[in-house]
Amino acid sequence: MAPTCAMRDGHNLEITSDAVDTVNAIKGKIWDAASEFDAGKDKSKFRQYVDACDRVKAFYAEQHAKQTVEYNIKVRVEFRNKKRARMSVWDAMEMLDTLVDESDPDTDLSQIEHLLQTAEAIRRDGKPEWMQVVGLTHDLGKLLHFFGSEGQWDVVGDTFVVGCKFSDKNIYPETFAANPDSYDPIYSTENGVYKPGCGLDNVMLSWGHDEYLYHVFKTQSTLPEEGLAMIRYHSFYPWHREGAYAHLMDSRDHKYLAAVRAFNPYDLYSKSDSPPKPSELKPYYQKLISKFFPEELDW
Ligand SMILES: O[C@H]1[C@H](O)[C@@H](O)[C@H](O)[C@@H](O)[C@H]1O
Ligand SMILES: [Fe+2]
Ligand SMILES: [Fe+2]
Repeated sequence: MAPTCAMRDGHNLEITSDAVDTVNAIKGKIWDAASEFDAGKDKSKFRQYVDACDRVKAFYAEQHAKQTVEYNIKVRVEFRNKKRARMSVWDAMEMLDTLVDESDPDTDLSQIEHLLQTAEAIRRDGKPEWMQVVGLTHDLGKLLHFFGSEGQWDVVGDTFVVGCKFSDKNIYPETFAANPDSYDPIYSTENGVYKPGCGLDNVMLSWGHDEYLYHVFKTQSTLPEEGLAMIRYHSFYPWHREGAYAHLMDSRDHKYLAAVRAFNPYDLYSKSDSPPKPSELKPYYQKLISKFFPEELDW
């Protein structure tokens, strides 16, 4: 008998193998075509941390020293117990506009411009609307900066796993020497507090804009799981670019890795595109936003 899927209205939809093949073929196309956009970019110009300015180096020195297991547990408890703000997605984008990201060696543009650049690059490549919306919103978690973060070190920058050995695939790996967890008898081991293959959903990533936004959108948007994964892991460069932490992945994470890798070029390489004009693009994106989000969200 063919497998079935329970629909919201109570009836069971039969999933024929034809239907599964069609869905997989479409999904495959979405990811395969992802390389079109970055083909003309000189990739050696991005993420040059050896030559980065002092602002970026100081940022990571602080972040790597302070993102401990203890801090990460504390901030998650606070996150659950706090009401921050209620506003629309577009208002959130405008609120973010004054933030200049200290961790980023590749752009001095405002955050609203970066979000629109990312979304526009995805749109130009003919990707689905949900992915355009992911591009448009993926950095909105940086709002944490206005909601009582301790600085930028707990908001922006690449993410990494806490609770096990800090990977050498992180940028400036030597700066983890200032993190007390580097000397903890459990947290400093290969698996630390985790079981191999436990899945990234069960792993604590350094707290910042990705994890925060993932939780906000998980319950307040209709974005597909791949879209939520793009948001949750987009700063997890040691994993999606360098292949670190593979021993903690489960089978679902392989699917998510493909999604995050498909998204990354739009986020990173669109930073060299010409600055977009928010007022011109607003009507198009307002309409898209309304397809995936309620009028206002709890942030
Ligand atoms: O400096 C950047 C910036 O903070 C991005 O928003 C983040 O996603 C990247 O991982 C990071 O390298
Ligand atoms: Fe980001
Ligand atoms: Fe970004």
